[in-house]
Amino acid sequence: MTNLKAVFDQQKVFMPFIVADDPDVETTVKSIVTLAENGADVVELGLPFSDPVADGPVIQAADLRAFKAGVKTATVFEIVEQVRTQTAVPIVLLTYVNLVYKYGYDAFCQRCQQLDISGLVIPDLPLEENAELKAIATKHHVALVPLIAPTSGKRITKIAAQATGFIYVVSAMGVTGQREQFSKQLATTIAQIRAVTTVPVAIGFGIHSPQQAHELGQLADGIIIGSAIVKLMAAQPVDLQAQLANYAQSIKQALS
Ligand SMILES: O=P(O)(O)OC[C@@H](O)[C@@H](O)c1c[nH]c2ccccc12
Repeated sequence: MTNLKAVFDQQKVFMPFIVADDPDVETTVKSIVTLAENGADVVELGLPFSDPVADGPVIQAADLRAFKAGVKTATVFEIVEQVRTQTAVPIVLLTYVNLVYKYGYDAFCQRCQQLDISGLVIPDLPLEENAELKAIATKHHVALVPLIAPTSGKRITKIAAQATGFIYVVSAMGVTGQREQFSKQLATTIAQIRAVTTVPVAIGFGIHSPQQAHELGQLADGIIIGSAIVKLMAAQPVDLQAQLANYAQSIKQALS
């Protein structure tokens, strides 16, 4: 299994996010490979969900395209299976907990292990409720990546202290999507995390420009970009792969 910490130790990590089966399996597979070949150090792959409370309009629209294509959890694993014939890029899945529960915690984590999926990011699974899944994920060497917001307050140290893989620092409250400003509190939050763990920290929510990637990359060990990339996919241009390649290169360059 790919060790996420080792990936973060080697470089400032650029982690693009796309939605599985948006708009079809072939495009998702191709796009992951393109991103991996053009600077993505880890790819975050989203499982489309019917009630994505933390997702903004761009990602919700991508979920709808995937549902139109008939996406199921099994489709997501099929996509990764195809990707694995072409690249060993580290992959984490972004999913709401209900999808994992329905598939079966053990079956889900076992499939992740088989496909070298390094971690799970589950925005609606609070620390207080993660014990059962965490034990099963750990058994299969899959990291359960916690999310921390600047508003997490006193819970920051508690969440950080038990983190594995990396810590997803949400740059702001609200839903995913592009933002122009980032809170000054981010630096404080990251300092609080650093005080209790050496687990790497990645910032996501709102990042879209190389300049932002550069600035936030100074604060953290990596950055995550979703909506800006999903927006490129939404337009379905004929040269999508070239556009993804250019964008990924520009972000990776700004980070290093
Ligand atoms: O789209 P943005 O603002 O670039 O943020 C990343 C984000 O899309 C991705 O990590 C993500 C997609 N869905 C989520 C739900 C919760 C937390 C994070 C996410």
